[in-house]
Amino acid sequence: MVKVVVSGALGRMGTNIGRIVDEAPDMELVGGIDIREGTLFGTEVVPAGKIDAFLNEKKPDVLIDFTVAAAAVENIKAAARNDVALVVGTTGFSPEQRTTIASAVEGTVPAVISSNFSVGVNIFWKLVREAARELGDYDIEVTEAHHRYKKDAPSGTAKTILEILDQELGSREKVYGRVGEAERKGEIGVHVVRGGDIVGDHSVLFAGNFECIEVSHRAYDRAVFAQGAVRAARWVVGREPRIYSMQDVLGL
Ligand SMILES: NC(=O)c1ccc[n+]([C@@H]2O[C@H](COP(=O)([O-])OP(=O)(O)OC[C@H]3O[C@@H](n4cnc5c(N)ncnc54)[C@H](O)[C@@H]3O)[C@@H](O)[C@H]2O)c1
Ligand SMILES: O=C(O)C1=N[C@H](C(=O)O)CCC1
Repeated sequence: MVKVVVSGALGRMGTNIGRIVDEAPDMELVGGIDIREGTLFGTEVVPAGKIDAFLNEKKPDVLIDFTVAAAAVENIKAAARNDVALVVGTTGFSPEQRTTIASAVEGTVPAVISSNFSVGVNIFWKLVREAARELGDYDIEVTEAHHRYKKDAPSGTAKTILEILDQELGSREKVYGRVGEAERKGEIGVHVVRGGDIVGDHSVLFAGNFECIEVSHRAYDRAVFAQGAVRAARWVVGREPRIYSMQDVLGL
């Protein structure tokens, strides 16, 4: 049995993940962490200040974190201190926070960290890479849309798209929206939409003369992210202590 604690347990992703773990025959949900007390499918949810004592008491194999960037950094450090493997879906980390996470995890515990755990998005990233290799001279515009409650922008998935484009095309200027005189040059345009209950849409437009190619992904239910995170949790336990991607989990 893989023993799981969920941090961000009372949030949108935390509750989806809790349900899947609770129903999995090979997993045991042993509790949750959030900013306040509560319950997650009959297990105890404790405030973040008690994370060390809780991990020490429950001895989970893996902590799955979907919180906010500053909180995730602290939760990751706590998991590393308590020798608990990690799955991290939280987005919005600064470069400094990424460095802190790498030092906490590398050589200490295995961690799958991904801005998007859906299988479809991981394939979509591969398609974007392939298109960029062939269409580097086309104009490129990245657009993402999410629900009204999303805290970070652009999305972690969009930032990963920009990293892929930079890897394939070299670092290009990014222009975040346009207003006023905005003559197009060699930049990559980045556009963020927030509204309603949009689960998560991403598209990359490659526009040439007389033709356009648009590579896009649309999530209809958070279950796709939650299922991917739980798949990563099964995979990560017992691995060498370093950072892995969802592409590693999927063998892509
Ligand atoms: N990687 C992916 O596939 C993926 C998919 C969906 C969302 N996300 C990311 O996951 C994160 C959470 O998204 P959400 O929609 O569930 O948000 P949410 O606001 O619904 O849930 C976040 C939860 O974290 C809790 N929290 C805050 N500080 C905490 C702390 N110190 N310790 C424990 N819990 C704490 C909040 O109280 C809240 O319940 C965001 O960064 C989002 O971008 C990633
Ligand atoms: O709902 C969110 O928040 C999502 N966050 C991730 C991101 O920032 O890319 C993945 C999609 C949903």
